[in-house]
Amino acid sequence: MPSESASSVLFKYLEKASLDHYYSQLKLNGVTSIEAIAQLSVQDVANKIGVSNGGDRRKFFELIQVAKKNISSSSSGGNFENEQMALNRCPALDLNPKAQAFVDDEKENYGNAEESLYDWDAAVNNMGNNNDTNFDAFEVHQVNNNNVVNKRPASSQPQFQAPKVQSLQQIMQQNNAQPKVVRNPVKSTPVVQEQPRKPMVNVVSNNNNIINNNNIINKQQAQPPAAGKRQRSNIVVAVRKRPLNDNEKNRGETDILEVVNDNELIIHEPKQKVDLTKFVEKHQFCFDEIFDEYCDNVEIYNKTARPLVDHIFNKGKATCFAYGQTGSGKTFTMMGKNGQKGLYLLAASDIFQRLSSELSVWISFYEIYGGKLFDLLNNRKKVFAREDAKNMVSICGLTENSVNSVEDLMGMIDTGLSIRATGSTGANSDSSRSHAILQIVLKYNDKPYGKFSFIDLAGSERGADTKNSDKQTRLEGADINKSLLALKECIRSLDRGKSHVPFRGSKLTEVLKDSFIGNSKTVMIANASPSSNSCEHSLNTLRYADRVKELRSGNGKAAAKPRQDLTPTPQPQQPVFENMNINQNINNQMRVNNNYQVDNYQVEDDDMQMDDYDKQEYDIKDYDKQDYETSDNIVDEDLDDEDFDDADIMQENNEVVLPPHFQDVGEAELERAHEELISKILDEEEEVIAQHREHIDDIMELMKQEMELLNDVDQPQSTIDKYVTSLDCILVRKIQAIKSLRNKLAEFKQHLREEEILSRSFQLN
Ligand SMILES: Nc1ncnc2c1ncn2[C@@H]1O[C@H](COP(=O)(O)OP(=O)(O)OP(=O)(O)O)[C@@H](O)[C@H]1O
Repeated sequence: MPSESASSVLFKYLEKASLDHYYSQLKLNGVTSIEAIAQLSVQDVANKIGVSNGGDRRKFFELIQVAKKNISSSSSGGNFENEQMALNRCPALDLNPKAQAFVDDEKENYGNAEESLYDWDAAVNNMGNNNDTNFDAFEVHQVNNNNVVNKRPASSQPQFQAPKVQSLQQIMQQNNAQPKVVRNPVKSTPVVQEQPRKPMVNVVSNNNNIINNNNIINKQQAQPPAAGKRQRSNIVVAVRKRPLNDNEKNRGETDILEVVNDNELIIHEPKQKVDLTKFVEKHQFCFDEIFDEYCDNVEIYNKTARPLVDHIFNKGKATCFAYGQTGSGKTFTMMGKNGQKGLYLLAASDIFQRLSSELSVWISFYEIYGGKLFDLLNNRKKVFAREDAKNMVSICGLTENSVNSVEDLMGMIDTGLSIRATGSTGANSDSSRSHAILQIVLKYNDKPYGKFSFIDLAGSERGADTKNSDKQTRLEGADINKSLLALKECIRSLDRGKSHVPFRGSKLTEVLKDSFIGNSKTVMIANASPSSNSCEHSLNTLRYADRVKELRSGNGKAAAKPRQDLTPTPQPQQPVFENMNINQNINNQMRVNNNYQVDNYQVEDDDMQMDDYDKQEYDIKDYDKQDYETSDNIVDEDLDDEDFDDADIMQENNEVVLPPHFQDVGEAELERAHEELISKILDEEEEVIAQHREHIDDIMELMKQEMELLNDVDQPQSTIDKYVTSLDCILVRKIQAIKSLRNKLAEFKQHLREEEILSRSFQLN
């Protein structure tokens, strides 16, 4: 049974009963077929699906009755044809033209559906005679133990079993336990494999390592997430494994990712002991959805982004992230390739298919590169995020284009992507070093109605570039690292219902703030390469995704518990350096102790008291001549010798001269200080630029005053004293403004310099 067809039919089924607005909620609860509808209980409808409206409850009741009777009247069981028949027999609510066209298409495909029809109308009429009519007393009789739509079509589709009473909770558990259908890659014939219900691990050693067949398993999360909890969450974390490609095979690399079932995955990490004995360390992970290499984009779309499309038609905000190392399949998933449509196109098709005449579609497309925003629909023009008085962030100057068709939308995306590629020809820049954000906004009467954001994140391994020999690469890497860390923290905070969500942690989270708050749903698709050569990166990807999801149970204990990651190798530094979440203390300490250099740059601050001038009551006689001298000093004083030439940094014996406050610091501490310094620099860069802008505004204002002064002095009633006093006042203010900017710059340069020194010292070691 093609699962996507079943869910499409389910949607139409609901649509016909005017219950389509519950589609996404049903789907989130694993109700993806008409058989699953038949198994809902009254409690499920009220508590899980959240139907509080009496009319809708009644409709649900009728729908469930009809679904049950349809299934039980069938001879062949709950298959797609039956669902199609049920659809065709739905209550006499007219389908809209698009839905009707869909049904007509389906009828063509399943032409004999009419032959064993269940009569919907009769069922509804009969309901009065049925004990089940009392909705509150209603109980569902399950007619298919294998009710849940299987992962792939299989000729060996299990047949219906005897009726059995089940709750949604049980259905969910059953969902997790369903047989896995695996394609035989050679014959490409689906084969059904019974999955073991018990975890694969069978022995737990004293040191918490879990031993199986003499292999150590690092068990990231032993139990699959509680079904009910998982389904309720507005945050879904899925993992997609891409196939091993020919190049990897030719290089003799092996597939180390084992997808155990829809929720479990094991990574087999090749390792070597000190005595050179080889062994494999296993790491087990559980996620909401795991897609193996045989899953296509349509299946991924149906299980991840499609429910989000429903959500935006319910005035919601939806966000879908593609995460993973460069080459792991993010673009393949988002954009599609080799005849496979990507998530962008699939979502666009769905959106336009469901669009009513009252709604319009608008798109924006931009990228975040090095903490800056570039408009991909306007020749990569730099744009700025601004927070208004209500703390809402908007992007000033960002192009928003109206689109009238899927082709329009895809055309604009193509344009944006080509601009992104063209703009990425600089030394270290390529598209994997930036985050691309596509936003599709539904508008009603020119006001936002629903919003879908797709984010193709920068390659996660780029965050580890902080040791690169090139400063620009280091800073970019640090920015990627910072944004991925902030993203994770924001999702975790949101999921735990924390009142404070650290949106300001990065530009990425800052601009996505609006998408996260309120009626929002999020899906993260972590893409992983199966190659043994990418083991470390894949492990990092899975650990990151695991951390995003880890605390979703809201279990405080779990939150406090140390990770059960017993990998003897050091924790990899990417994708995110946890400790880069600046401990300001170190920086502050550095500044306090830093007699070494900062003072060289610090422009003395005690020469002019601006308050005196601000009042414009300056009396020339009180003016301290000293101030003039100090002012001169400022102009003469130069931030010389700040160029980072080798002679300044390296001693003759080719050793790096560390600043005194770093000289007695251990290697690990030094690395940590370096990471913190880079993060500090990223923040400072923005501050310096912002201060520079303010400075220009101030200077312009002062120049205006100077012009007025010149005008005044030409007037017959002017006095030279007033002119001198006022001009002096203006000049002092200019000096003060320059001084303030230079102080900021000096501090920034000092940090750049120290970063350079530390970086050189690492390269030498
Ligand atoms: N599921 C898949 N099935 C078949 N081929 C795939 C799949 N996923 C990825 N590939 C192939 O792997 C290669 C790398 O994929 P892709 O370009 O999508 O990676 P990426 O993570 O977007 O990398 P980058 O960050 O460089 O853009 C491409 O040639 C792509 O066609």
